[in-house]
Amino acid sequence: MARKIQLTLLGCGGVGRQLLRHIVSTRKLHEDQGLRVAVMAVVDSKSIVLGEKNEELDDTALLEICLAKEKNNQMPETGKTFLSTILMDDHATFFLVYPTGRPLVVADCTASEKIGQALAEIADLNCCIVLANKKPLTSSFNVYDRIAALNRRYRCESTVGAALPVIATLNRLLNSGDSIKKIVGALSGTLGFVMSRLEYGESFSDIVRQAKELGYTEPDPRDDLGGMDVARKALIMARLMGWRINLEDVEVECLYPPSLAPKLMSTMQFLKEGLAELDLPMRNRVKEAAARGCVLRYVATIENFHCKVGIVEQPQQSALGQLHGSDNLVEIFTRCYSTSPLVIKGAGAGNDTTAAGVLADVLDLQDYFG
Ligand SMILES: NC(=O)C1=CN([C@@H]2O[C@H](COP(=O)(O)OP(=O)(O)OC[C@H]3O[C@@H](n4cnc5c(N)ncnc54)[C@H](OP(=O)(O)O)[C@@H]3O)[C@@H](O)[C@H]2O)C=CC1
Ligand SMILES: N[C@@H](CC=O)C(=O)O
Repeated sequence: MARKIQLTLLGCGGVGRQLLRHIVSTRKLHEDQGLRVAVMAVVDSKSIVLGEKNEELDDTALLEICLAKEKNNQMPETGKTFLSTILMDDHATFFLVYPTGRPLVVADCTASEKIGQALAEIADLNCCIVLANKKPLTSSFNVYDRIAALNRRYRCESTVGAALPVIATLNRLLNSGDSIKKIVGALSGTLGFVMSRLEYGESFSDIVRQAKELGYTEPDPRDDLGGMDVARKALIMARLMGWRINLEDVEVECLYPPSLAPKLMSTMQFLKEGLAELDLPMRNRVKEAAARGCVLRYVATIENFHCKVGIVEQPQQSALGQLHGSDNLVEIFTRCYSTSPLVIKGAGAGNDTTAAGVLADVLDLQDYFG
């Protein structure tokens, strides 16, 4: 009899759908390990789909959900469907979390700010939580502390570096008593892709649109270009180290002017019209750096209870200067790694990689399931 990990998925966009596909395609692998990931519910911003009679959703239903969401962004007529506006309601949260009264992992693959409160309630019920969404861990301490109190019952590897083992590495260092002096890193797949492509003379606006197509950007790419997505990653690491700081405390360089802000234009309008305004200034910045033998990289520095994120000129031959595509690079300086830092490098964005990171986190929780 396989050990069943019951899972409720919040968010059925690029990452959520890829997670469902990974779950279906790894059935045999997990069966050989005596495991089964049982998807009990899939939730988007409008609806909740549950299996009939509180059974898990079978693979046909999961693939049907992926296809229907991809095609017309609607949940299909499968299982039982409810309106998910009730998600914020306590009773509904309970119902969603305990459809069968057994332990459950709730995976947050939304990009929602609001969902933090519901997750805090879910954490109070002592469920396991896996996050790709950075917002619940970077909002108020009321929400953060309740999730963090789950300790080993929550995982958030994909919030920083997609599937790179950044959080796991930090936890190992912290738990073994090493002291972290400084973290420096290129933490954005989107901005890594954009900055390295700029070196080939392509226009900023074209590259950002490609990054969106490739699934690297946030739903609104201004979250990436404004530096907030990187600021959140830096804050997640800082809070993991025990720093009681907030998003407002992070020093952020925004790459677009206030006239292109979300409150003044929609994402669509920004991509179609606003973005091109940044082509010339970015081209000039790249040229000026090149004249000094440097390239541009969007870098996060976490040191002395302060986080800073922004463009830094890097020598072309440096480790950061050599980064290409969506690759992230994280250098961790500690007591044990003082002169030569511990380095983590690799693809840092994309639905496939991110969803694989979420699935690995879910499987890591298997010991909580009898
Ligand atoms: N792509 C990447 O490389 C990486 C992404 N991430 C994170 O993964 C998360 C998901 O990204 P992505 O898949 O690209 O985002 P999408 O915009 O493609 O999908 C988001 C999904 O969340 C759903 N949603 C929004 N609000 C709610 C809510 N209140 N309750 C339930 N569902 C809700 C949306 O519903 P609807 O479909 O109805 O609109 C949608 O299905 C983000 O937080 C992102 O930062 C993390 C690391 C890397
Ligand atoms: N938009 C993010 C996705 C992962 O967090 C990025 O570009 O790194």
